[in-house]
Amino acid sequence: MWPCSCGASCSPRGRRTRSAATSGSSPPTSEPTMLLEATGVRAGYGKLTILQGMEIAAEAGKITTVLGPNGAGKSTLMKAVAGHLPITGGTVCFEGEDITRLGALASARAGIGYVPQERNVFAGLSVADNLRVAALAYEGAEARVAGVLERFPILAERRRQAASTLSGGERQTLAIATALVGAPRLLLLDEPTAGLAPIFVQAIIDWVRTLTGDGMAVIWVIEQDPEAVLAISDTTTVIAAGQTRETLPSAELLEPGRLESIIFETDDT
Ligand SMILES: Nc1ncnc2c1ncn2[C@@H]1O[C@H](COP(=O)(O)OP(=O)(O)OP(=O)(O)O)[C@@H](O)[C@H]1O
Repeated sequence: MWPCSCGASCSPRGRRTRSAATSGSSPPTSEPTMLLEATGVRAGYGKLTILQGMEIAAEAGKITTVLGPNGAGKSTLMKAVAGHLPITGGTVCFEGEDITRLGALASARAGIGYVPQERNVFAGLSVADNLRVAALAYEGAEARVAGVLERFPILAERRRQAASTLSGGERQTLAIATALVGAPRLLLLDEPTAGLAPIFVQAIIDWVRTLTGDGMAVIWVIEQDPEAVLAISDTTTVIAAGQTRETLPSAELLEPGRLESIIFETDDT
């Protein structure tokens, strides 16, 4: 990693960001600890540039939600921040270090956990082996697996079961547990509750609140029915057409009509 060009504290600079100090999952703090600050990020697939100068930040102990229409670039942004896509412009600063060109493995080892929207477990492997594969990137793999199984009894009960035989909610639990094996300080969740039964939606919300209570920063890409997640979120970044439109306190989106107007404003179809 290299010293970050955006400053050792990764403090926000000159963008439409307003503090959510009085809302969301955590009490207000006078000195926000900005774990991640991505500015001017450009990335895409081959010659196709999807992210056209994206900005997002994440603060320790806080939940940042990402909202935008289908195809806006939400998943692409998560992949870029996690090092799964090359970044062709801009800077990603994590804990005061420039991680823009670190790549996926080094980003994970640096403390960024990532739960992709799709193909986030090895279907043919058992629950325990999925966790072991994730733990291979770190020291003390077996202890890490044991720790995660202790945290998720639902997975411990199914440790020998193939991931392909899990329910949707159990499989998503495994995907999240896999990301937690590395004890990340920032967790990226790409639509983790999409299509899940309400009991699993609530379980994931509860886990995330516990994680942020312990100081983890979470960036959560939200899906069509976002009110429950917005209610526990601190800040929301609204994106459309590969650009950050606005970052605002999530509580504002729960005001009558506000969410609908944002969705209408960003829908290009
Ligand atoms: N592997 C890929 N190769 C080429 N283009 C891609 C690839 N993955 C995504 N795209 C394109 O990038 C754009 C942004 O996709 P992305 O999945 O990031 O959007 P999104 O906001 O997450 O959408 P959704 O809400 O539907 O998940 C889309 O136009 C999509 O077709």
